[in-house]
Amino acid sequence: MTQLNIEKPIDLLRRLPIDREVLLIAPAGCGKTQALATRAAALIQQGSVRSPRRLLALTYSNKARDNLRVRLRSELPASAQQLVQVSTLHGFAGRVTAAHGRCLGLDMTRTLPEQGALRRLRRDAGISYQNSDYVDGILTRHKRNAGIDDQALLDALADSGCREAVAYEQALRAEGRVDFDDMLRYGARLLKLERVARLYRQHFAGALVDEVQDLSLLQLEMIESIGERRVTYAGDPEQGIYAFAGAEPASIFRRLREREPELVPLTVSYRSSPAVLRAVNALASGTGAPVLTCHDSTKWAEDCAFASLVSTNEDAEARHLLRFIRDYMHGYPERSIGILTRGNRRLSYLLPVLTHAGLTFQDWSVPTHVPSVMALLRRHAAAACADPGSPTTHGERLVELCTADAALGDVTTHDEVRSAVDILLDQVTPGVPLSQVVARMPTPQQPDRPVAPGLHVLTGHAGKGQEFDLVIIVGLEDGKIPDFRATTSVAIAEERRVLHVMLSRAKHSLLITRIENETRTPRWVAPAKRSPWWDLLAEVATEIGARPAR
Ligand SMILES: Nc1ncnc2c1ncn2[C@@H]1O[C@H](COP(=O)(O)OP(=O)(O)OP(=O)(O)O)[C@@H](O)[C@H]1O
Repeated sequence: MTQLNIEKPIDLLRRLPIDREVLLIAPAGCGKTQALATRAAALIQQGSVRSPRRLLALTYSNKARDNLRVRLRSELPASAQQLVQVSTLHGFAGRVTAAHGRCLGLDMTRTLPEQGALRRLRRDAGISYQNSDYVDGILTRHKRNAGIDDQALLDALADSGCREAVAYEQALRAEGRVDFDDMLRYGARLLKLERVARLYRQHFAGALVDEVQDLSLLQLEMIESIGERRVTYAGDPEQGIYAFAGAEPASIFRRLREREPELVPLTVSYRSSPAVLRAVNALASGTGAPVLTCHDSTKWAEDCAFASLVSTNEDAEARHLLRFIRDYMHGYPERSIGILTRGNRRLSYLLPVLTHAGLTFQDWSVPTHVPSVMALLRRHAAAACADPGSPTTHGERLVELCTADAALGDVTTHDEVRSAVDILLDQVTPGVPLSQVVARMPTPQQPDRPVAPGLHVLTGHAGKGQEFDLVIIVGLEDGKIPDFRATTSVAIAEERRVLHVMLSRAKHSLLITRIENETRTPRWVAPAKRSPWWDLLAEVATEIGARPAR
């Protein structure tokens, strides 16, 4: 493996030929996504890629895809910006399945996962909140094995002894449906067919892949069969937080390193202030992870801070946070604030308080807040509701029109549109038809800014690859961070990485919170144990009280 310390990494990326495989490996905020955009621009400039259409850029989530699009815009000439094919892995696998699924004998009218139907099948198969982690783990593990066909999959599930997984899979096959794991499985299986892989190989001159630590080996094989050695990979082992969903960061990095790519390490943070890096480095201490240094500590204003807040209970915390957030928004109206949690329960205290005080926020778990989905719904609402019909008929028509308008095989958008329409249909009342409900949805954020100024509420997982001026991490108690379901040392290590991802989303400032007493039921309040990582962080934080400083 070549390790280059002499040449500046970015200059090297600009110079390397397209058939030199590259692995960009760096801690959070060191510019991996930006460097991928630089590499894309360089490949086009070198003439290695005849048309930007022939460059494939893959990410894991929709937000990461939007983020990469924005970065490409900053590096590419206007004529090329829209042409680079930026997709999520699921979206790309969906596109391959939609185009070639017949080769596997798939029912082509059902090659996109339908969330409603999948929920029904799961319920009927006995998959519930209590056993879903266990059953999903078994399904995901088996489905991510590229080599097995449908019958072999059923046999393997039967051997696992998990009745619910077998029942679900049988029902899925009986209805000719696919779920999200199937999308990847079929996409990968199709790309194992030389005649299919050749088509994509010939079309795409090169590929860029962000967040490789989230890939499964099956997904990596899918990319390899298209890109061969003309791929630039970017990732960070410390941000591997999807092992529960089948990601295999250790195997992925091992396999990539065995291929002897040009290893391009990036080592300084462009994202975070020294105050934020103090927290990130405190959490990393003792894990062997590299210590992050700030690219230019003089550019950060004095008001950057890392603070901790301890409250007696959830209500007190919500009140403190309301004051803090109001103050911050008043002082810095142009900044973004991300409230990050590990789960939703704590939000049931905080969000009503914010709403009651008139603060608006973008809830990332609600698909009606996804700008691309909102744009589709707005575009087609009038046509979908033009003919007489029930709200459900209008809703179905709206889903059809939006899906037809989304990119071919864009499974994630399809799924989000359907979930959004379900939510909107709940708001239809006798005097307020669906078209009107769509019309009164909040205005989409600026499309060229994946994170707009103002308040955002999201989970640590959803925040991956994103950044906010201020990050507030709520609920550093044992059972929340780490999640109570993490019982093995491997699972707890992944929880620490989730916290690392949350901390490292912050640019200027960071606030962590915990409560001393937790309301388990309206009549049962129990002492809350601090997170095992609280002391480590609190030691380097400034403690704030009821009237916090910025
Ligand atoms: N060379 C650079 N000069 C100035 N700013 C940069 C540079 N590279 C990246 N940045 C900025 O630093 C921030 C972090 O960059 P980026 O998101 O690319 O990092 P990353 O390594 O992909 O982070 P993560 O792993 O957390 O997703 C962004 O705001 C980006 O605009």
